[in-house]
Amino acid sequence: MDEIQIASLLKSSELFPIPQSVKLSYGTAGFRGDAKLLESTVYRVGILSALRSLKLGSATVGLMITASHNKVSDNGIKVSDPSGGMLSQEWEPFADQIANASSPQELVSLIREFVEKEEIRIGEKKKSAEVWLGRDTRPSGESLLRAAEIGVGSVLGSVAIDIGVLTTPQLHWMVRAKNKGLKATESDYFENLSSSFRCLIDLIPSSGNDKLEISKLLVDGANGVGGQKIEDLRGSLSNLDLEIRNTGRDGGVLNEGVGADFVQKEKVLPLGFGSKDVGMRCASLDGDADRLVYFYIPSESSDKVELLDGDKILSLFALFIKEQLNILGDDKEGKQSRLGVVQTAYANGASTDYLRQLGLDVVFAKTGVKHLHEKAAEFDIGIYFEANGHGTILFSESFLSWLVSKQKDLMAKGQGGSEEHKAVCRLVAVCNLINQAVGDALSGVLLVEVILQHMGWSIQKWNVLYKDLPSRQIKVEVPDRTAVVTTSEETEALRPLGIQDAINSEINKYPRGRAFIRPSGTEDVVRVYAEASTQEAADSLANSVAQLVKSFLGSS
Ligand SMILES: CC(=O)N[C@H]1[C@@H](OP(=O)(O)O)O[C@H](CO)[C@@H](O)[C@@H]1O
Ligand SMILES: [Mg+2]
Repeated sequence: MDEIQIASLLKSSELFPIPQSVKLSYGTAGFRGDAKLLESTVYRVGILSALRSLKLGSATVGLMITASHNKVSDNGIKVSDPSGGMLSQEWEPFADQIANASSPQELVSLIREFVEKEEIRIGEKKKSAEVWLGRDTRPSGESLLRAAEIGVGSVLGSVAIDIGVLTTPQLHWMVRAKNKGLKATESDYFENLSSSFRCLIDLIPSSGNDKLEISKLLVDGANGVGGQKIEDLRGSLSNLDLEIRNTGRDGGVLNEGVGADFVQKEKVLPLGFGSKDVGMRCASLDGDADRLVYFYIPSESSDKVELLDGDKILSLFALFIKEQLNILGDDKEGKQSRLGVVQTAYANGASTDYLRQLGLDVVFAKTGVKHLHEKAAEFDIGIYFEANGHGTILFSESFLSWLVSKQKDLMAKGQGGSEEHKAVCRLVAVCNLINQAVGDALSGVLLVEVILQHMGWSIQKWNVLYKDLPSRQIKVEVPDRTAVVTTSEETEALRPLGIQDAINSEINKYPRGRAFIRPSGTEDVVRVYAEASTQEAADSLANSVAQLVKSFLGSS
């Protein structure tokens, strides 16, 4: 790094002093916290993303300013790698180091060391970094975006491009498309969704089509960017009747009593929904629209919902994909195509049993989509979902090219209208529709809707694929959540010493009892998860484990 570069970093970093007493970690999904304290972090991640672009031959990197399901006064920042996936975990320690550097001098010396170690060449005329910046609808987004721009701009020869208010998955999709040399604007994204949705609709067997009249889907947009974008998309969709509520345009507050995280964790109606909606098919998006859950209201007398979470969406997708693969038979070079599913410890035990009964390969990953994505990518078709509704379906490059050549072969042999050809076309359309970069509530809604139409199923029919084991999640505020250290599967606590034995003896009191604790990577809490054969038992097990957490760690 030359003198001019050092001076540029020192000068810009003076603008963003780090607030006292913030200790940040890149966490499950980027940096998050009170928006008022984040300018220096966002500025520094701007620098990191420019370096990431330079390291990868000037490929476009994405920066998303969002705190997803957190309260509106929070914000956050996450990096999209050029592949459209999450920032490589190898760079996370550097992200942590620079976010916490206490002075401009320390910051610059950390950057200098890193740049030398990674052999990143800054300021070469032919190579400039390019970073695309997106943000959700939070009021703090605009000023944080300016901080990111200054960060990017302080790495010589780097360009920051503001691409506006977007959902997180839109940004990831656009970054991936750009680096693949494909059309990569927001309207290309919408066009891709509507055309592949249309294609799947056209491939619905006519008998299936008649079984279900197209009933209205009610969408809870979490008062965030997802509600607004799905409104934009609606015009280009046929065969789908959408009513969108909680768009944020009608005075509601982002994520307050609304949205996928609220509905999934509390299992109660979001604001804006009520007894008039009993029995209707409803979907809820989270604050940055990378999560999706479905629900319906079983009766007028209560505010409880029947939840169809990420596990149930995963099961629906797996069933549909498996049906298409069965039509194709075993002819991929004589081998069965490898279809696998990935879940986390939060997956409902009944869903895992169901998926295994379907004969699927079920593997487990740590919480956080970066972990699930990695495992899903090992299959020909890998479906991953967190119970909270974040997930997608990945098609390997080799499997996709096999499908495309099969499609051509069948056409050439005059078998264009065959069942086999239709199954291949459906799989190719699913691959186009469903976001290959990250979980995406918009593409997820479209795929659920077309599969329900294909099967001729109502939401109630879908819900009885299996019955969830009753479960309960609790957040416990403690003085220091990092005092909880878990095994790599996150199902057992290694620290504080003795807590796991105490948890085990609680679990043993309940038939089908299962419980675990882990520190959240996105909120300052320890999470407790419990499952048991009745709701009362699950609640009671969760409460006793929460009490244990408080007594071992103290309450804050
Ligand atoms: C139990 C739970 O829902 N955890 C969520 C939550 O992470 P935590 O590390 O548990 O706070 O936010 C992550 C990002 O959205 C998501 O990937 C994850 O599944
Ligand atoms: Mg989210």
